[in-house]
Parts: sequence; C-alpha cells; structure tokens
Amino acid sequence: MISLHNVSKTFNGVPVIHAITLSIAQGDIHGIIGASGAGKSTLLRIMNLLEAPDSGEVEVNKQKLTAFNSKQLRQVRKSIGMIFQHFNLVANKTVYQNVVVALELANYPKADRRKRAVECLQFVGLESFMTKYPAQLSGGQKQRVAIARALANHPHVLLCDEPTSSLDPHTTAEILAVLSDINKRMGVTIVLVTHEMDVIKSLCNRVTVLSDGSVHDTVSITPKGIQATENTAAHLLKQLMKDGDPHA
Ligand SMILES: Nc1ncnc2c1ncn2[C@@H]1O[C@H](COP(=O)(O)OP(=O)(O)OP(=O)(O)O)[C@@H](O)[C@H]1O
Repeated sequence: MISLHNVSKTFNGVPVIHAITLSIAQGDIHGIIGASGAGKSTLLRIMNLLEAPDSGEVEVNKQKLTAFNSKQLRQVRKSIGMIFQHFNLVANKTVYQNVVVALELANYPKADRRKRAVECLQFVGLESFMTKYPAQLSGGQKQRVAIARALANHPHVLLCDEPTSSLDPHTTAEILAVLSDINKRMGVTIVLVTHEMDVIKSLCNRVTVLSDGSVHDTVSITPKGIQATENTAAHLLKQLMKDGDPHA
C-alpha cells in the first residue's frame, strides 16, 4: 500500500533521512517510533510528499507520488488523510465548518457535502457539537474533529503524527479506540508516529524503529508481544521497552 524506496532527505546540508526502504501493507496499523530528532515526522510527511525527498521513490496505492506534478499530488492527497499532535483546526470556524472545508477543497459534490460532514462527525461521536468552535472543545474532542476532517474524503490511508502526545491517558485510550475502529470498519491503513511505546503496543500490528534517520528494524506486534528479531532484540527492547519511553 505504501512503499518507500531508497528515500533520502537533507535539511540545510544536514542529512535527516538516509536511504530508507520501507513497505507498509494494506490494512496495517504501522507505528514509527524513535528518539526525538530521529526523523519520524519527516518520514511521515514524505509519505504524502508534504516533504519532497531529495532522492528515492514514494508509492501509495500503486501510484508513484514522486513522479507526480503538484496538480496530481493535490488529487492523490484526497485519499491520504492526516492528523497532527496539535490538531490544526481553524479557530474561527465551527466544528462542522472545519470538516466541510476539507470537502470544499477537494471539490466533493456540493449536494452531498453536508451529509458527508455529518456522517464523519457522527462516526467520531461529535454530531451534537457541530456549532461549537475549537476553543469550546477539550483536547480529545479537537482531535476527534481533526479525525472527522481527515476521513471526509474517504481516504485509503491515514497518517498520524503524534496524535495523542498532548492528551491525558484516558483521552489517549479513547482516540486510539477511534483509530482502531477506523482501521477495522473502514479498512483504512494507518501509519502512526509516536514516541510512546504504550501507544505502539495497544494499537499497532507492525512497528518500525527509526534511529538517526535510518530504519533500525521493522517488526510485528502480536497479542503475545513484540516479535523482536535478533537485530532488534538488544536495541529495541533496551531502548524502547525500558520505562516505555524512548526519550527516557
Ligand atoms: N523543515 C525543516 N527544516 C530544517 N530542519 C528540519 C525541518 N524539519 C525537520 N528538521 C530537522 O530534521 C530532524 C528530524 O526532525 P523530525 O521532526 O523528523 O524528527 P522526529 O523524530 O519527528 O522528532 P520529535 O520526536 O522531536 O518530533 C531534526 O533535527 C529537525 O530539526
């Protein structure tokens, strides 16, 4: 579903992503974890070409994004939703307007926009908050609005950049349940960047460990735990399982 081939990125002469090759299967919930500055957000933004790699290829849903012009990219991004740590809602628009704007920008058929926006807000349990403004919502509610907006155009993929990092544990669990539901009920492939091992363990079925802009390893997570390979056993378990936080 998502395929990165030999992708590299440099900022101001400093290499941040080094020749990464990575495949994410359709229907997966794939975590990306690593220390601060490892390049997690940059890698995620490369997946929808919000950040263009200096070299390498990016393919999503069999479409080679790195060969697309800006018009084609705008088109393909309709099928790739994205949510962020700080929600990125428009402060002077209502909950409903924040969702419907995604449909307007994507030229969604005018007559169907209201129905679709309401449908998405119902999915995240916020249909009774449609006339509220972001400032009147809790952090968890704001993230639900952002999720509804990201779902509006029926995406195949949802990219999540630290979606629960500014939320308390109870709200984190609620948002993770919504993401799990989206994956199960809508078949949306989810890629989630986080520095919280607990988030990976409770939601993801695969995880890539990023270290200094390189993939250290990609491993499966089953109900029995992380299926660490020899390569990860030492590093992953020591670095990440300790205190459940790679920043520790
Ligand atoms: N637009 C940019 N311009 C210049 N440098 C950047 C830019 N974006 C990221 N960087 C640098 O690239 C490196 C990787 O950043 P990135 O945000 O991808 O890491 P991260 O693993 O997501 O970190 P964190 O967990 O702290 O968010 C950092 O050193 C960062 O300062």
